Amino acid sequence: MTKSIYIYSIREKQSDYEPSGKGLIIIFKILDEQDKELEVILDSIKDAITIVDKDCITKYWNKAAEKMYGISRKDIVGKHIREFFPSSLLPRIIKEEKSYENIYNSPRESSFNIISASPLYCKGELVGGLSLDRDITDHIRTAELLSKARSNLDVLQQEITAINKNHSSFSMILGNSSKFREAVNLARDVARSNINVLICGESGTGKELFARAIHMESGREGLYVPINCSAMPNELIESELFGYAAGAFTGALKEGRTGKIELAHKGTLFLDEIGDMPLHMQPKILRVLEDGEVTKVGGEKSIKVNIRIIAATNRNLNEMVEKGTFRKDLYYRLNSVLINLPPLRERKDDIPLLANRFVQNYCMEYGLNILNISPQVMDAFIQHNWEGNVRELANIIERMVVIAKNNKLSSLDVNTLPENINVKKKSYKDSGDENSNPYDLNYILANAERDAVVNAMKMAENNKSAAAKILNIPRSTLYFKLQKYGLSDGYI
Ligand SMILES: Nc1ncnc2c1ncn2[C@@H]1O[C@H](COP(=O)(O)OP(=O)(O)OP(=O)(O)O)[C@@H](O)[C@H]1O
Repeated sequence: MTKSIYIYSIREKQSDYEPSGKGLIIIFKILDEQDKELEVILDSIKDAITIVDKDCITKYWNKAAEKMYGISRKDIVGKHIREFFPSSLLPRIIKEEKSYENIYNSPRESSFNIISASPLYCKGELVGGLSLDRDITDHIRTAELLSKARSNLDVLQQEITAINKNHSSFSMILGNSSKFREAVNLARDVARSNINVLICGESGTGKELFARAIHMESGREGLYVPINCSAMPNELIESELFGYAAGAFTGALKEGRTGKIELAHKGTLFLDEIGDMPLHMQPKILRVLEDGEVTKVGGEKSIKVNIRIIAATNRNLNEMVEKGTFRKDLYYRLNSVLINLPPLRERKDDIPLLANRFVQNYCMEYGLNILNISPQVMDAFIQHNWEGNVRELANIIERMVVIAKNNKLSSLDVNTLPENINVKKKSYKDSGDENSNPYDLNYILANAERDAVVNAMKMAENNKSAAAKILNIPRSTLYFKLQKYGLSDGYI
């Protein structure tokens, strides 16, 4: 074992490890004597080992060297190293009597190694040189792959950032009805300014979605900081908004606290449910808007802030102003631009678009293939009043997707609907194909035909001959249609 230790320890002329030069003599002697044991050791080393004498004649060439350079031991041993490697380091280290470590080398195209070489001494006399070549081709390849992966990741990261940006902005807001588009266009128009915006609409109509989109589109470099005025106890709202100075009150944090207004510096402060802002707080907010300054509770210094306020409410602020429960001056200050969001029941045309998008989103979230909404269900959606607006629709669809998943259903049919959503009884849509498309012209015509038959039967007080006359069709045709639409059992 000591023999291999000698090989690695020979470095310098006066090496502490090899004071007598004994190891080197052993190496050369053994190599000359074809020592099998040492050969096994040297051959099991994964680095290429070359030993030359002081005339640069190759004395030893291990198996790893044969493999690395494709040159057999019998061909190289006994030859001058430069015959095979014109730029070999070994003649240089022998000439300079100097060690080199970790020299990067590319002996062939697409192969890379690191070479360390040292002169060898025996009893203080130069006798040759040894080089150790480590193949780093795999490392280089891995590094190249890693760097490629890293740059791919960078590209993906950029795409994700762009997608996220879009996702939080106006492209996330769905709806094509004219009233709704007007609101979107107004929001887009004012987004890039610093004008304060008041968004009014029932709960779940998308006020917060709009506020975020306006902030994202505004290009303001600061944060979007939301605060829900109705969720905050009266005693806390002031310190939440304005922050407090160190030791401002018992129980306060030692170091004080930054308020939301200060946090929103250069960004947007979203005051949700502004109608619930306590009256005593309203002049304080107004002062921030007018002076652009905020003073912490218990603090003395005022801090300059540049904030844009977007406020939202589902209450009638105008009425509140008249009743004196909301300050007029603050109302006018917030109301520079007023965006009214219509309730969902006033934009029923948007229901299929919203419903389909929510189904897609939740199917993806729950790892399902996209499920179809049956025409009957879509019909029920369109009939429903949606007191909770878009939020209610989204929640109901999530629930339906979960039911469909648990019951392995292939579509969102009436069985997945919650009880509070009414399905039209015995309509053609019920008896028709569940998978039919509500925009299919044949489907629409069939429904119109069914309605005409029902009306005629009502007008004729269920007298089929009279109804056939009203419809101007033969009696036999009327019988056929009554049967087709499931009306022959006296439903009318
Ligand atoms: N037009 C829309 N397109 C897509 N999603 C919408 C739309 N409107 C609302 N949503 C979604 O409905 C949910 C409720 O919206 P949001 O919280 O913005 O309503 P809100 O008016 O602020 O409600 P609240 O007054 O109760 O706070 C959210 O999940 C939102 O993403």
